[in-house]
Amino acid sequence: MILASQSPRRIELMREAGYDIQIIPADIDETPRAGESPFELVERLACAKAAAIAALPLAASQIVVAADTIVAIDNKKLGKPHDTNEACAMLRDLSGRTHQVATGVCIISGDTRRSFVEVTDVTFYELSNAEIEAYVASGEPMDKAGAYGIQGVGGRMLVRAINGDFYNVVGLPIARVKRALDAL
Ligand SMILES: Cc1cn([C@H]2C[C@H](O)[C@@H](COP(=O)(O)OP(=O)(O)OP(=O)(O)O)O2)c(=O)[nH]c1=O
Repeated sequence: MILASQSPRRIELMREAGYDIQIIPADIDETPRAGESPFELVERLACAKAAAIAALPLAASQIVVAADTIVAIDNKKLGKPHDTNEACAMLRDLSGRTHQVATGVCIISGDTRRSFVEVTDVTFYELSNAEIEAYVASGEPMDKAGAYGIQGVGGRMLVRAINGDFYNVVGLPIARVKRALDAL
């Protein structure tokens, strides 16, 4: 099986679930299309990542799994911040409110393609500017959609409530992925 992802969290979740995976990250254009919802976007990008790797000769007869995660609030899509200012602005947007974390997953096995989107609601405490700046200075937000990692030592301190799959927020809804792989 191939995991088309460089995300350390996805790699760990697949390995802990017992899958013998080869890591081949896909480098695709992740630009959103005009009018595309966050949910459409993550499913399309997950499928583009999986298709790019499934097309490689070395992927022949292998199952390919890919995913993409985004944070959605007020019709805005928050991906990975480009710099610390953008990370602070994202966290200010999320402060004291509930947002959605959407992960699109695509599985390709020969001519079969399955994809789905899993959504988890996450509610943040009110965050002070000092708290936001200290968290961003820790470096933890920089490679993560929405500028936080719920699994991180700092990120877990921001979260008041979660409704849905925790592992979906981390980047891969592993229980649903397992069920989709079992059903192939
Ligand atoms: C919201 C949130 C996101 N994230 C991470 C998961 C993803 O790695 C990242 C979103 O970026 P993605 O573009 O989904 O994935 P990636 O670039 O890290 O890896 P690849 O494209 O190779 O699969 O944000 C957390 O780790 N914790 C969180 O709480």
